[in-house]
Amino acid sequence: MSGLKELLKKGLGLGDMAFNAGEGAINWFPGHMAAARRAIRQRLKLSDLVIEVRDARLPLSSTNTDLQPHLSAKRRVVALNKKDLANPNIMHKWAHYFETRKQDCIAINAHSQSSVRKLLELVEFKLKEAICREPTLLVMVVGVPNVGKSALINSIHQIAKSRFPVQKKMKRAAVGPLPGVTQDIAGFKIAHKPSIYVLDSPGVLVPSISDIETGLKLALAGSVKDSVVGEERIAQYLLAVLDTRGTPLHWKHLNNRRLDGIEYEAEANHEYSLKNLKPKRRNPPNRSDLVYVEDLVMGVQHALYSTLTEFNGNVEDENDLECLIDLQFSALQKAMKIPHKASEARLMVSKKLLTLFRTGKLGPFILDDVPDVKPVS
Ligand SMILES: Nc1nc2c(ncn2[C@@H]2O[C@H](COP(=O)(O)OP(=O)(O)OP(=O)(O)O)[C@@H](O)[C@H]2O)c(=O)[nH]1
Repeated sequence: MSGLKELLKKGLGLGDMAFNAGEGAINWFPGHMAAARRAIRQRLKLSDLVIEVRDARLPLSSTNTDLQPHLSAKRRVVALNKKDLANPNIMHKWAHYFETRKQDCIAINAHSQSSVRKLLELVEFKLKEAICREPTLLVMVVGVPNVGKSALINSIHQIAKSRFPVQKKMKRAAVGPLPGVTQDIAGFKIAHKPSIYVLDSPGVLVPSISDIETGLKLALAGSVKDSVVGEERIAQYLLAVLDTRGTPLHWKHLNNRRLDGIEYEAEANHEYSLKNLKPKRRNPPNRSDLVYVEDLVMGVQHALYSTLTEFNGNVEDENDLECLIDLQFSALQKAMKIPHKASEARLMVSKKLLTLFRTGKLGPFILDDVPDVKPVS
């Protein structure tokens, strides 16, 4: 992937990107997150177990290294959320990675109650196995922006309501970090004897952005605001990743199926398309919306497949890769039917491409590479 690395150095990371590279780490976040971090540390002291939510597409990049020393001293479950957007063929390698690191990890979809129930089973198992004296146990949910903490807490709330219909705001006396301090904490009861409460999240963590590529990955997954990095730069990075991995070459088959009459499948796939396109939408979309999305995806895949196969350069060379990406922007503009003269054409292409990627329309993906595992003794 040297073409990608060089391109990152040359054009994608530097220039006018709004970041301060002080003391080795990059700060892409406003100061108020420091307050959230303090609140999280306070709450952490009270918690008996922490659910650390990460993005399944970024099992390492969506961590917060700052908090890791505090977390590693705690009972912890890593929940790799949005597993529906992550490549299942690679997911098992990540499961193995966490296993060898002796970390409890489970891939979940926060929108699916059955998936969240499995997470809660693991949490209860870990707590009940370890603690039998305490009458009340607290579980805290932490994670960097946009990993799905609210979606997870909502699902836990639904499950909690079905288990214990009358849920009152809980109070827990004298459990604060300082003796005699009474803490009043909102949470949902999920188990009895001992009582286990899952607490509301006190805020978001700042992700650890140690290098430009981590920042771009987080931006691609939506954990860094688009406006901070710029949609075009994020889309360029996405194209560079797809090209260097050769992903568009797998889309030949899909495009042939389309020509063979995949229109018939559009009907069968309605529900899948709807869920991924707009998770919170209640009314089913009409057929023309679905056909539009199907056509858009096919057009984009075809544009990327044909530009990559017709390209004579070497994607490992950063200049060649840059040329290919420029060609792909033009091909995508055509496929997306964005008028040739539109002044903001590249931005419009970028926004559409990012939406397709983020909603899983271009297929499941894991952006982090599994590190070589050295078993923890
Ligand atoms: N496909 C998919 N989308 C999810 C999942 N969980 C959450 N989302 C979506 O991800 C986006 C962010 O989810 P939130 O629950 O708001 O994330 P958050 O971590 O609370 O975000 P912040 O408030 O920024 O910290 C929303 O559009 C959710 O619908 C999941 O398991 N799969």
